[in-house]
Formats: sequence, C-alpha cells, structure tokens
Amino acid sequence: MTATLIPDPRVVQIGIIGMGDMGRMYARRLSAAGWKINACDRPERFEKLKEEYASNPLVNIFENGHYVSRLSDYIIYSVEAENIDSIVAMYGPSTKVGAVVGGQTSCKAPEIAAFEKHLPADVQIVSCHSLHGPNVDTRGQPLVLIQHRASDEALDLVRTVLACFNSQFVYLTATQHDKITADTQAATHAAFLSMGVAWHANSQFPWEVPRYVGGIENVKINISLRIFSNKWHVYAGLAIMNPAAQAQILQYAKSVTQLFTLMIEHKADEFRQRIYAARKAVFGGLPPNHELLLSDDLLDKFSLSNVPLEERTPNSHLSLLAMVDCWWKLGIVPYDHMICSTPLFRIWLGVTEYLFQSPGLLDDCINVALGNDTFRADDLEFTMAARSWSEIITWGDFNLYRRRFEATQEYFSPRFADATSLGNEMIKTIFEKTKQRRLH
Ligand SMILES: NC(=O)C1=CN([C@@H]2O[C@H](COP(=O)(O)OP(=O)(O)OC[C@H]3O[C@@H](n4cnc5c(N)ncnc54)[C@H](OP(=O)(O)O)[C@@H]3O)[C@@H](O)[C@H]2O)C=CC1
Ligand SMILES: O=C(O)C(=O)Cc1ccc(O)cc1
Repeated sequence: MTATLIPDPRVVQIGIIGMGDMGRMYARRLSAAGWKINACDRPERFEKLKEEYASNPLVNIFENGHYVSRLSDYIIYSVEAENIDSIVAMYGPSTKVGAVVGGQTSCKAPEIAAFEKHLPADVQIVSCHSLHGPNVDTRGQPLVLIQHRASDEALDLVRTVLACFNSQFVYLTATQHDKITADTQAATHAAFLSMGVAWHANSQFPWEVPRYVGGIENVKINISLRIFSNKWHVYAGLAIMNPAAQAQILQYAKSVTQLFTLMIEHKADEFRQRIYAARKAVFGGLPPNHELLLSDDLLDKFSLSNVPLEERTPNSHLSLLAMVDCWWKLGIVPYDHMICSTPLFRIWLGVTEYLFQSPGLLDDCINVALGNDTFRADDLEFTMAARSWSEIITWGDFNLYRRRFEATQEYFSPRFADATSLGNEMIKTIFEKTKQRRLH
C-alpha cells in the first residue's frame, strides 16, 4: 500500500472539484470530521470562494482543478453531468500519482467513460453517489460506492473518508447504478415536473385551490416545489444522459396519455381493468394486511394551504394511476429498489401504495377519474406536460429543458423557502416512519 492510501486525516487530503450545492455539503461535513479539503469551483469564483472559506482552516480553496488534483489523494468531481467529460479532460491529467478519483454525478456511464478516457493509468477509480439532495440529513441515507478500477485498499480509503456521513453504503457497478436509479428517479421526477408545469400552465398556485387540499395533495405540492427549487441540470442530466431513464419517461408519458384517453372516452371497464392489473403487478407481492408506508394523518400535517380540510375534493390522481401503470408496463417492482432509493422516491412510493392499498380509496379515485369533470382541465394540462417533458428528454435538448424548467421555477419561486422547510420536515418524519420497511 502506498503512503497516499493511508486513511488518516493527518496524511490524506481530499479534493473537491465543483463547489456547488453538493460539493459544499461534502466540504462542510468532511472538514467537520477533520479531513483536510482542497477545493475549487470555476476560476472566476476563486476570490469569492476563498473569502467565504477563510474562517475554515481545513478547507483550502484553489484557483482551478489542476491545483486541487496535484495535491489530493482522493478527488471528487461534483460538477454538472453534462460537463463531466470536458472537466475531467481538463484536470484529470494533473491527478496526483496513485490517487483515487470519483464523481458525484447522478448518471455513471458518462462519468466512468470520462475517467477511463482522461485519467492516467495509475489513478484508481471509486465513484460515489449520495442518493439525496444537499439539504437532507445524510444519516441512514443510501450512498452508492462504485469500485470501478480500484484495489480494495482504495475502496477502504473512500469508505473511511465518507464514514462521517453515517450514510448506508450500497455497493454497485456503474451499470447496476444507472439501471436502478433510472427505475427510482426518472419517472418519479417526470411526474412532479409535469405537475409543476401543469399548475403553471393553468395559472394555479395549488395550495390556494380548495381542490388541492389533503394529505396526498400536500406531497404533490411540496415535492414538486422542492424539485423546482433545485438546479435544472440535476434533473436534465439524470434524465437525458441515462438511456434507461429516457425509456421510462417515455412510458410514463404514454401511460398518462392512454389513461387520460380512456377517461375522456368513458371506457370504464377497460380503464378499471387496466388499473387493477397494474395494482396486481406492483402491489400483489405484498403480504396481506401489511402496514402502509404512509398514512393520511401523517401527510395532512404538511400543508402549505390555509384551505380547511373539510373542503377536500376527491381527485382523479392521474399522476399516481399513471405511475403504477408505468411500473407495470416496464416490469418494475419498486419495492425491489428500497435499498437504493431517494427520499422523494420513497415518499412517492408511499403515496401510490396509500392510494392503491387503502380500502375503497382506489375505487373512489377511479370513479372520479371516469365520472367527475372537476379535474379534467388539470388532467389535460398534466397530460400535455408529461408528453412535453418526454419529448424534450428524448430529443436530448438541454437548452429546451432548461427554459421549460426555469420558467416554472420562476413562477413558484416565492414559495420555495416555505416548501423547503416543510419538505425537510416531511422527509424527516417519513424517513423515521418508513425505516423498517425501507431496508427490507
Ligand atoms: N443537487 C442534488 O440534489 C444532487 C446532485 N447530484 C449531482 O451532483 C453534481 C453536482 O450537483 P449540484 O452540486 O447540485 O450542482 P451545482 O450546479 O450546485 O454544482 C456544480 C458546480 O460545479 C461548477 N463547475 C462547473 N464547471 C467547473 C469547472 N470547470 N471547475 C470547477 N467547478 C466547475 C459549477 O459552476 P457553474 O454553476 O458556473 O456551472 C457549480 O458551481 C451533479 O452532477 C448532480 O447531478 C447528486 C446527488 C444529489
Ligand atoms: O430525492 C430526489 O429524487 C431528488 O430530487 C434529489 C436528488 C437529485 C439527484 C440525485 O442524483 C439524487 C437525489
């Protein structure tokens, strides 16, 4: 074992290239645990970043990734997925001899390809992915480690450094990672992105609208706003750069369109049979009388709305019916991926389970979908939004994705602070509640 691989904070230096939301979160937690950090963002941010970290003696800011790379024993690229190749091409050849390199991007195929292409042969590759956003408590959350081109000692180094997160390590190959995260994240994000765009298109702030009152509606609103408060490229990257994700978003849009068409054609039997078949495929394997992941009481606590609960209107829940239909059509059993799931996915699965497994609720929802026009205009906009996201992602158009995302982001931005703090509470409560089931 070389000296650079001794996992000792007095010897090992950690490099972080990209001091955005995730890079900063890593720098904060790792330096708090005593690790010495060398970090940079774009050269034009050098002075400001240096000033910002002046009071933290364990975080040394450098002008660019060359300086970070030549000094550090374990380097994490925490940059936009779209730019990973050009950034590794730039700084990779400056990597310290024998160092370990990894990345935080959400789709590993392009990241690993960039490492293989641009890193010197003596450099080892152990990649990582924290399966949660930067403001979530890292404790107990899945943290994927990918020992791609690396000795067991190199993996040990990464494990020792990241141990201070108290996350749950999940060991995968890059290919397994991309398949599983596509299954958990792609269609989940498509659903929430479509809700946001649909509300925007209808000029609604849903928390002001009486028909969006109640537990499930709270989740839709909080999570959708949470996604729109994040950076567009996080979602664009993992959807556009992961081919498995593209196929799933396409299927989600198809499920939404086909179910909506059956609704407006009043094809009640066909609609009902299809939903029941989807329920059997996705939830049929659960033991009888299993405990639900979520309850309405729990979800009612997290509301942005002042509208009284008594005014609750039953919803067609097209977004949720289509989610289960989509899982069924793709042969995905979402419970298989709990060990590698993000908070949003767990919540979304909890809500779908609640709708499909609470006695009577699914039939109420099917009846509303077929016979009640209250949500027709919303469902029409939702269908169009789902189709539009799917097209943008299929075309791989980052610019159009950004424009579509940022227009709706701006519309909702006044409520992001409230939605984020409520969303954090919701994630914390639901995380505690679902701990048992999550790990099985
Ligand atoms: N946010 C999240 O919830 C999660 C994100 N991820 C992934 O982690 C990665 C980082 O995400 P996040 O922190 O949210 O995104 P940010 O946009 O906040 O951070 C990326 C940072 O890298 C900077 N950067 C770009 N080019 C360079 C360069 N040449 N040298 C140094 N820095 C550079 C960016 O600058 P500029 O903005 O000017 O381009 C930006 O400050 C992404 O790949 C994302 O998909 C993974 C898990 C969760
Ligand atoms: O929980 C989610 O799905 C999020 O939206 C946060 C997120 C975004 C990107 C990732 O690669 C991992 C987590």
